[in-house]
Amino acid sequence: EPPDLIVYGDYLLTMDPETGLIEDGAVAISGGRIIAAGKRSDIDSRYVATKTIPGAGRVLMPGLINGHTHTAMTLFRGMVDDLDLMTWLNNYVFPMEGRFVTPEFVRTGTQLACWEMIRGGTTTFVDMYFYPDEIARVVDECGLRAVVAAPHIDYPSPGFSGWDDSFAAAKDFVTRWTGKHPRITPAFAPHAPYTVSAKHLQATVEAAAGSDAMISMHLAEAPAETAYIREHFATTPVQHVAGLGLYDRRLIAAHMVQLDDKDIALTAAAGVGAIHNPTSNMKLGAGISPVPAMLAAGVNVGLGTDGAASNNDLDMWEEVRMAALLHKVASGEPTTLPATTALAMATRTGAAAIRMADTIGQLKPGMQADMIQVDYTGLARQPLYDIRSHLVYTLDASDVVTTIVAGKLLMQNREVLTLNNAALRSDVQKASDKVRSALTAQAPGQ
Ligand SMILES: CSC[C@H]1O[C@@H](n2cnc3c(O)ncnc32)[C@H](O)[C@@H]1O
Ligand SMILES: [Zn+2]
Repeated sequence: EPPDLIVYGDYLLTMDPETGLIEDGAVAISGGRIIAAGKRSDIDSRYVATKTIPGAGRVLMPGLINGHTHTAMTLFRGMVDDLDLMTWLNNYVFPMEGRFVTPEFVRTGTQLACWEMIRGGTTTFVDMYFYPDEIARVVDECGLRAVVAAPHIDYPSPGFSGWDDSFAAAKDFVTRWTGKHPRITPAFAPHAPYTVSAKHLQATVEAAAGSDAMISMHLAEAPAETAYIREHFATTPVQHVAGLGLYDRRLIAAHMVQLDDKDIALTAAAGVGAIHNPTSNMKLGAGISPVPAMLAAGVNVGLGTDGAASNNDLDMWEEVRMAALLHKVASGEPTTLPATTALAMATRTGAAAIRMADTIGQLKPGMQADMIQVDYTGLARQPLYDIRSHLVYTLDASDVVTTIVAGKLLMQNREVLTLNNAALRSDVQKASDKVRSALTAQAPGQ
């Protein structure tokens, strides 16, 4: 069967431990999947495709996986800075979400996030935000791949009065979207152990068991959470949720900063995916996740940006670099978390953390054709000695030139093909004008 598309690269970084780095490589794609990956000479001798994408000056590699974000929060980018998690959340973010988050806001904010992710080479993301049907619609239209997790929380939130209606809507969302779309995986999103009671977390566990859906939640993020759980349950956040059955389900745990040795061992034994969000953790002063210890214990650790309100962008290259640097600072040992490990966390290991290791994160036959080309030739990027080092420590999101998901081109020569740039700019302007007037009205001295 002739491939629909062959994509080339001076360097093919498969992230498959068996093939690794191939100079002058190519990937052949048919029906949205990879049918062959290897030396250009070998692929060209076996296949002729109707369409090809040249690879001169480019690295071809798997698309990046953002394991934890809140896409629509792009519209809250830069709203408030330099606050700890609980002050940021309770005094600013929750009240502003109550005022401004509508289906229209989520649609525009998610489109803005998807535009930024496509431009930066992210091909899969795990989202957790209000009005998940809007998110799923945007994902369908823009061509990305996503786990869309439906939020439920004990307190009033956009569209809901509290637990009962938010949980009912989450169950309905997961039921309606399960098996419905090849690029969209629905999941449950109980917000955090300090905003969802023990009884309600058990209800989430039961609902997820019924549908075998994944659960994505904030866990062990900051010292205030640890203190709250210690005071109310006399244990750690991890041991609290593990005792409620969450560790027996397909859990994606975001943050995982405040962990003791027993928490790490439990996480490894249960196969829970941990998502490290280094920029958000640094900005909110949450602490430093023990990532090297988790990796050593065999935990699948992925990377995430968190929302743009605590980052302030959705640039996964920044997370890769921050992860590689932060843990060297924390350990005082520059061999900690080398470039190859950081890259794996954004691709192969990240895919395992979100339980998609069989379909994404590596370029090899049978996998989904989710890949990017990165231009390594910019003058300010010269010279080049080692392509993996270059990707982690030198290149960034602005060097990504091609983004492909399921064999479909979402960006070519840095032009996003699946979103309307002008309409999006105008919608973002309108939505952010409303937020700006509220901020101006509240500003001291006004
Ligand atoms: C229940 S939908 C998502 C909910 O989470 C809030 N949020 C964003 N970032 C964080 C974070 O780092 N820790 C805890 N909660 C966070 C977001 O504003 C939504 O309300
Ligand atoms: Zn978050």
